[in-house]
Amino acid sequence: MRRGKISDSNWALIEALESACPCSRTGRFLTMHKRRRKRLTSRSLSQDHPALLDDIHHGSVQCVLDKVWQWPFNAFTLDNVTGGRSLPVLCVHLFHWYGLLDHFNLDVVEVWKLFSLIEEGYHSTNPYHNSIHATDVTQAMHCFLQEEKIREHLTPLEVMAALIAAVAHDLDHPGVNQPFLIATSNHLAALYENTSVLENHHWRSAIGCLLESSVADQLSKDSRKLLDEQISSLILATDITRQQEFLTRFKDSLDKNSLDMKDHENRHFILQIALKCADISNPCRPWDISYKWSQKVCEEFFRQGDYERQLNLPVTSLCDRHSTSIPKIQAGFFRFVVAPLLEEWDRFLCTTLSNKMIKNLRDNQTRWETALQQELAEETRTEISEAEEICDEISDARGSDDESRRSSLPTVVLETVDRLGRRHSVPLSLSHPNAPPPVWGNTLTTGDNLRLRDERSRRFTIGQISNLKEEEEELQLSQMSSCSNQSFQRSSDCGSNDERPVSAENLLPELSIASITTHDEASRLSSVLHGNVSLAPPPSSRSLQRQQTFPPLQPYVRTRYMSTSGEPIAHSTSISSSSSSRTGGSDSDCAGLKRDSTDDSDREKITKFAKICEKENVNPRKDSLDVRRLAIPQNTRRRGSAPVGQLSAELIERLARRGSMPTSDSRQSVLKPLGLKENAGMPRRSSLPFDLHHSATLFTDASNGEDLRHREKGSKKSKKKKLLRRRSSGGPDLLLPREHLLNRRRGSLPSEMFTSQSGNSNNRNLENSRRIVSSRRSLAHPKIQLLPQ
Ligand SMILES: Nc1ncnc2c1ncn2[C@@H]1O[C@@H]2COP(=O)(O)O[C@H]2[C@H]1O
Ligand SMILES: [Zn+2]
Repeated sequence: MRRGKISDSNWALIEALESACPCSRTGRFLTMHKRRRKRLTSRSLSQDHPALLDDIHHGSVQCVLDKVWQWPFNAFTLDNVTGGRSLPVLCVHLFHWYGLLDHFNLDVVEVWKLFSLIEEGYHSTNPYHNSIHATDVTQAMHCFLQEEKIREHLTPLEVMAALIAAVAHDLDHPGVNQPFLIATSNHLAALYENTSVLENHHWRSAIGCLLESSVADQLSKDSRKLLDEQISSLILATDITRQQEFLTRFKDSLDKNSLDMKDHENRHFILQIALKCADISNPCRPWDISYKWSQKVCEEFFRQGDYERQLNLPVTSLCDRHSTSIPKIQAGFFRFVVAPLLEEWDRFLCTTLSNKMIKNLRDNQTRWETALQQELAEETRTEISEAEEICDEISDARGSDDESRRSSLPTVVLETVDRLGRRHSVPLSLSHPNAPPPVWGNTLTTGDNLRLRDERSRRFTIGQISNLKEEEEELQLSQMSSCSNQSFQRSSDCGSNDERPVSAENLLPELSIASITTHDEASRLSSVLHGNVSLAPPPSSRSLQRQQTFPPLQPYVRTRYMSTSGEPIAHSTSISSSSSSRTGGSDSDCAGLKRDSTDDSDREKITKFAKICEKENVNPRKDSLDVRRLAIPQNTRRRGSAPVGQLSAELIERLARRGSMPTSDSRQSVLKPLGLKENAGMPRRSSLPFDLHHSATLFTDASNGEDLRHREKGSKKSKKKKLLRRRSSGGPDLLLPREHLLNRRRGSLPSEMFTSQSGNSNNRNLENSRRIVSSRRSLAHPKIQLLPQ
């Protein structure tokens, strides 16, 4: 037995590691996923080849740890050399390095156990929010703590809180964002009242680990209390929806030069900012490392988008692999989220480290923006050549004799349409075999990233996290109810198809029929799709109740869909009006046109279609917007996940409220778990939680905001705008002024990043009270003694 090669203390560590947490094998944090445990090399090594573990620790691991104070740190490397144990290895190392073990007289085995528990709490199946991200953020925090301005006044307790908060800040992250949890009625959303749902869960899980590892027992009562408070407040600050709130305060303090670090509150604030910076500091790493993080985070976003698609939920635009791309996400995130904060951080620190971070950020940003430009240029080239081909084919069709043209025309048109529609899934490389290969390596050359998109005019911009899925649905419906493939019209009179071609995807019967309530409707649409019936919708189609009876994939009901077409029954009229405006004209107008269209000659069709080739940006019908606006009742704005079928009138009234900002009567402690009954009666919160900052605009004057605008998808005005934007700029939308982007932003997630929050007042109250309590405490802690490496 080679046990002799391992020191007694290491044996103790290994044994503790193995016996530490039976709970970790039983899904301790109760989130949505049952996690697959990762196979840890160190675990099997400790069983089979313990000596090897020793070697690992004293070889390459040590090598990496020796450089752990340097900014170009690669957490993936540490994770590799530690056999997947980067988190506890780094943290035990840092606890030792900062003298925390000695200062608080902590048992190293308990400390190892603490960090093992935390590591176990991360989902190794998440591409991004896993323990390597925690390691990365902790190392960044470590770098910041070394900065003289910060270090010189920090107490050991503050250092310990900062490190634990960094390492646990995403503990038990499910790999999906808050809106997803809300939309899927996750119990955590109810528990934390849709407010900082994940962050609340993270810090509470962290406290759980402290208790479970017995590290908490080793601290004095006062220290423990202070530690808990600081950890909680630090982790809550990482809620990206509170970015603006923190940024404004930070800027303000810098302007006033009021950040005296001798003051406990200021130090705490700076630690909050430091953790926030660390959390989004991957764009500031050297390119090869930063690039890898970008891939990981986008992979996770796209995976969420895939879940949403599978669940028939609206796909968050940032998460939709078919309508956005990694360069687009990165260019926007770097510019609008990271740069504003990190520039202020640089202003505060103004050191070699902060300068270097900004330099890396700019370099990396330039790379992504260049990639984005290339992507757009390539798309435009392909689009032009496709348009040319279409026009050629139409000219050919014109050339044939009248009789044959009459019979062959629809085929030509359909083939053409089909080709346009297939843009969704045709990789550039296929349509342009001779096109130069994209420069961004494997990930960027995948079909997903290079997919041509017929909704290019709707492409993602960082300030425009709009609910494009909703838009697409409405387009699908309007296309189906107004223009069949039998009389495929692209004229400005029946305008749902003016801007973009009908895609094969849009015509998929399953998709659309899935959104129809009744069997009759389904069969009628099916017939329309197959060109068997005329287009005029029967009057009953006006009371379509989308998604109400279509069985969800999951036990919860997707009322988000309900809201796009209005409340059941009660708003059938509005649905009817909105449906008509979607098609770009009044009811009679469009229906008339549809009926007439069956009498149209093929010649007219060719002419109209050819016109589209020449002039894609058709004249919008502005008046339809107003009709629509007037017709939409307040309640159609409702979002949420409560089963619509069970709503009483009273409840519907209550549900009309959206937004995650707690109502006054519900400002209970965020920590208070809500029982089922309380939950049922709880004022409705939204699935659009991050727009609080703009909620007033959105909800009170929809005519100025996106809330209505995205109901006007059929309107050529909005389409034209988008099309023009795309065509004229030839560049990313993100170059638009920030305010503009923010105003346009809708929808879910990482949009959170762009708005300030007024909705987390309960958290802030909690923090404020903590701050007050904390500020009353004396700063009795001795200055930390930094040990040499
Ligand atoms: N490189 C990146 N690109 C896009 N989003 C990012 C990137 N890095 C971090 N984020 C987002 O910023 C968020 C910060 O908090 P989280 O770590 O919880 O989740 C993170 C991601 O949603
Ligand atoms: Zn994070």
